[in-house]
Amino acid sequence: MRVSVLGAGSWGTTVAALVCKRHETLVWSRDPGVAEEINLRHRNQVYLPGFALPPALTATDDLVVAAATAQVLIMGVPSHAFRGVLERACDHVPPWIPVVSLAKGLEDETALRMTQIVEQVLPGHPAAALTGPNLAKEILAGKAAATVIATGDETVATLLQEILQRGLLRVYTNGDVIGCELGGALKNVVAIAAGMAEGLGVGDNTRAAVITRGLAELAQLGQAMGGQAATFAGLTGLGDLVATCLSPYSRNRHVGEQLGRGRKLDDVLAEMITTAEGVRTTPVAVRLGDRHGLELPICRTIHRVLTGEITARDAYAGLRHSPAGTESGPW
Ligand SMILES: NC(=O)c1ccc[n+]([C@@H]2O[C@H](COP(=O)([O-])OP(=O)(O)OC[C@H]3O[C@@H](n4cnc5c(N)ncnc54)[C@H](O)[C@@H]3O)[C@@H](O)[C@H]2O)c1
Ligand SMILES: O=P(O)(O)OC[C@H](O)CO
Repeated sequence: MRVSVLGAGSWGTTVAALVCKRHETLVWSRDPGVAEEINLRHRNQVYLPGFALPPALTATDDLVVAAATAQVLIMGVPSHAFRGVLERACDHVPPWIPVVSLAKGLEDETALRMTQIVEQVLPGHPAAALTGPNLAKEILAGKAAATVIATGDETVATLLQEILQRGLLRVYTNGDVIGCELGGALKNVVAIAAGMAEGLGVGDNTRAAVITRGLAELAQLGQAMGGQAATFAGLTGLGDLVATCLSPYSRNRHVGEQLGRGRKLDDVLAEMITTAEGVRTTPVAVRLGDRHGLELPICRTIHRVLTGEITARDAYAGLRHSPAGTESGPW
């Protein structure tokens, strides 16, 4: 198979590096310098400093070439760039080939999931999402991990499972595309909350409370939007939530941690080269909560911190004043 990955950031490059071991793989970067570095030095120092990439991995800065030669198209750009890049590529994409989203976010204006954007821009193409507890640097280092291909098409699921399964990465399939994509997007908001707790210097009890109540929020919103309850207890829900909330590699947790230390959001983002999807997903989650009549206290509190209405310290102090109610469990 010829596989093209659009987006040569941390995760796009990592997935391309896995796939190229058995399939001809071309990764597209909008930055010619990144493409050249991958081709000539087998490195991507901006996004994956210190890692060697397989010499079999090739790169281009020509979007048309990457789109036109693909038999499987993998979208590795963040959610805010997803529609734009796909629209630029769409006239060159061969008919009916599967399109896989790596992005864990929701479209700002529409609140659409990435596979819904694929269905709009490339109708008739099978759409899938790859999501789960997958920190790029750990996967590239070959550490054991599990991930999920979410698609409603079983034949495509099996094909993608074969393409992506490498070494110690176990690729499961899941037909609940809504639940899997929403888990991946919403856990980033909770990871900001967990990072904030970290920055404020709280303990393991706090971490556990944020993760568990965060899971309740993403399961409530996810089910209201059509996801299945069991999905939120799986790799793409609880699994990714735990990995992202606890890992020092997580960009979302990093943003939260810096806010917890009293820094301003703009300053934190200005010094980051890579993407923290949760910053854009938070207002979308709040809008979706309004639409579905859900309280979502963690998402709403994070939103108030991100907009500068309250500080991270205020957010945690506010726990004193909000009634806990009855724990009905995430489901
Ligand atoms: N890094 C991880 O560990 C990881 C793991 C799983 C999922 N993801 C998800 O994958 C997606 C991509 O994340 P990443 O970590 O690779 O991000 P990144 O910030 O490392 O890289 C983003 C890539 O997209 C490109 N890009 C950004 N805006 C663009 C635009 N408008 N047009 C063209 N290209 C553009 C950048 O040049 C870069 O190559 C995110 O949704 C993220 O949540 C990341
Ligand atoms: O670095 P983050 O916070 O974008 O998280 C990366 C992955 O989504 C973890 O599964």
